[in-house]
Amino acid sequence: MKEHPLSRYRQEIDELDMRILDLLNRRMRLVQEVGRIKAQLGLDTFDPGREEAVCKRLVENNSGPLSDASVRAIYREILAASRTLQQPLKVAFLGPHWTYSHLAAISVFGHTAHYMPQATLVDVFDILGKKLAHVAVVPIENSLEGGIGQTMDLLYERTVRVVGECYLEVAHCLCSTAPDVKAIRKIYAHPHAVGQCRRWLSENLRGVEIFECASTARAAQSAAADPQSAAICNTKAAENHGLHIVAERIEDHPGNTTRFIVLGLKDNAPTGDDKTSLLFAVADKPGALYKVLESFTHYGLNMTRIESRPNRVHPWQYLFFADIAGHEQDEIVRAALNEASERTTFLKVLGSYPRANPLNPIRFDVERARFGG
Ligand SMILES: O=C(O)C(=O)C[C@]1(C(=O)O)C=C[C@@H](O)C=C1
Repeated sequence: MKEHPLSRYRQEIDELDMRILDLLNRRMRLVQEVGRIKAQLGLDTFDPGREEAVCKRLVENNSGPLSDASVRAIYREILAASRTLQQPLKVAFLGPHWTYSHLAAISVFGHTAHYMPQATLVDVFDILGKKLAHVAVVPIENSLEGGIGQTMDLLYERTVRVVGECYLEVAHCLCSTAPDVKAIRKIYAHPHAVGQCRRWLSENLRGVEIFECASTARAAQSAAADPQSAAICNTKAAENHGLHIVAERIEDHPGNTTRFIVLGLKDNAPTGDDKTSLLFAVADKPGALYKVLESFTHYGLNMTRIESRPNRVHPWQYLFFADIAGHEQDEIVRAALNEASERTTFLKVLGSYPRANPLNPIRFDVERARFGG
């Protein structure tokens, strides 16, 4: 009988898979050993600097055809499986499941972490502060809407460390159990999502009543219970509530991205490509802010963000949130921070962490195709 043209390839793929599985298990046995030593030494299971070094080394040596993004995505799950063997990592985020915060958390910690959805951002900070979660993932700024005020206020008030960041593309879909757009009489959506899809809604669903929900995931839940309705949500929320996608990418501005930060309670070691987040206040006198900024320019440090926020304790005074290139332990960053602290009335370093690339955000619809949900 003639051999099927695929069988030779499939046989070799099966053999390679067995070898990959064997290698993964050998890696996991070493990881278990590392876990035992870390427990004896009282070290944290999660080491973001080491994880970034592992991924960076692989990407730098990747000769293809696997894309660098695929290498990172595969290793995200391998590292998640490693941590799960050592001690499942408890990750708090603003819930319910399948919010954009949840997707951001999965993009950093993989599918096998222990996810702990919280009702409010205050609860997210509280559960981390009480050490009931190891890390938390919170939104800090959006490319269209700017800073997330409540997160900024909590960073000022609480003692937590910023240990990581990630950029997530916010791609909205119209999802429903209804067969098509003509059957839709109601829309459930988060107010931000409505704002970001205004043009599409007026062209396609003009006059249809909109019900505001606390999150995109709640919107999906409500649409699932009402066959004449639709939700504006992400593809994962739709999938998990049994909705199908009526229209994809309905946001007015493609490239809508949210930056999330990972919070922990311990500092990161330098990786060689880090960012440091800080917040400060200055005296009410001419040139005070300029003088602080000069401290960073003086040492040639790039400032990637600066944003002001009203000081809620002292009305009409302002706090400045800034990100600079480099790690708190780098000599020039230390020198710049020393100089800046003499020119501020208050300065708090929030943490140093591996830098993520804003121009290459995580795209969940692409991830979905790779991982099959
Ligand atoms: O090297 C370590 O510290 C490990 O625990 C191993 C490992 C890995 O799988 O490579 C797992 C978890 C850490 O966050 C970093 C790396």
